[in-house]
Amino acid sequence: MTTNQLISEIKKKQSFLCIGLDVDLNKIPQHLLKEEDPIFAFNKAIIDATHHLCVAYKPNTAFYEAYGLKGWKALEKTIRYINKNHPEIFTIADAKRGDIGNTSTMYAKAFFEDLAFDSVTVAPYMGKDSVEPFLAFEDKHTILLALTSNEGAFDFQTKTVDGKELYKQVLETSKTWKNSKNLMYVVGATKAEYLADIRNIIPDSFLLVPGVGAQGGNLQEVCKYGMNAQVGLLINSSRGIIYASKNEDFAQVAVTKALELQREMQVILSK
Ligand SMILES: O=C(O)c1cc(=O)[nH]c(=O)n1[C@@H]1O[C@H](COP(=O)(O)O)[C@@H](O)[C@H]1O
Repeated sequence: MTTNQLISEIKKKQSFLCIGLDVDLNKIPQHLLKEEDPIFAFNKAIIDATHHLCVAYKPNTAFYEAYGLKGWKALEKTIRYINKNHPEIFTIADAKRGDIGNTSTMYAKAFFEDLAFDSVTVAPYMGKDSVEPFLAFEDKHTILLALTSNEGAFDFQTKTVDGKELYKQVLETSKTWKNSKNLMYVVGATKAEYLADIRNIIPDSFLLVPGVGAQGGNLQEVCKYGMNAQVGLLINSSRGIIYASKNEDFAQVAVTKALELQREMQVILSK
């Protein structure tokens, strides 16, 4: 999917919501455990109920890898289901990959070619030759970790190296890489106060912003400092939407939670 297609979908749906499909068999409604593939059954119900309210889905691969072959098969079924039934929805493989060049190429093939995701999250730590193999794929997006939502972000990302914070160096240096137009960046919603500085460095790029909901990030604050003329934001909520109810009404309650965020987004977009 191109960035322009994503932007037009945001305008059409009046939403820049990304729903995180982080499936934990201990948290899903217990009646689903009787299904042949409980993970896919859960995702299908969430997707069927919420696809009109969001522009992106983000399965975090950890929640699938944890269940071995069964989990990977459920991930494959989920992405195929979205691509077949809702091809207008932007898909993010939250896998946080990155390795030496030839290995990164294989990671990129796994997510962009075999599973046909639109994007994958990548860690910048190994530098240019670990990220450029992902950027080589046309109309696919590499979402680079810039400033993450967790407490540990302060261990390295905000430390000053050569007179500048490391996350700023990641933003600036990554702009010089080949096919950098295919980059998006992760900035945690819990770090909203950094967004003005971040926008000075990357005014036009899309940002994936997780941390609204369960981690306490604030949508209004994120939009105030992070939104650009093309919106430029994908706001992710996972647990706050998909586990809002543990009962048989889980998909309907997920709709209520997604609708709350979409309505707030619609108001922000109308300003
Ligand atoms: O790359 C991510 O999506 C990510 C980056 C980050 O800085 N913080 C963060 O929470 N995430 C992911 O975003 C999701 C957040 O989930 P909830 O806290 O349940 O909404 C999880 O899949 C996290 O792995």
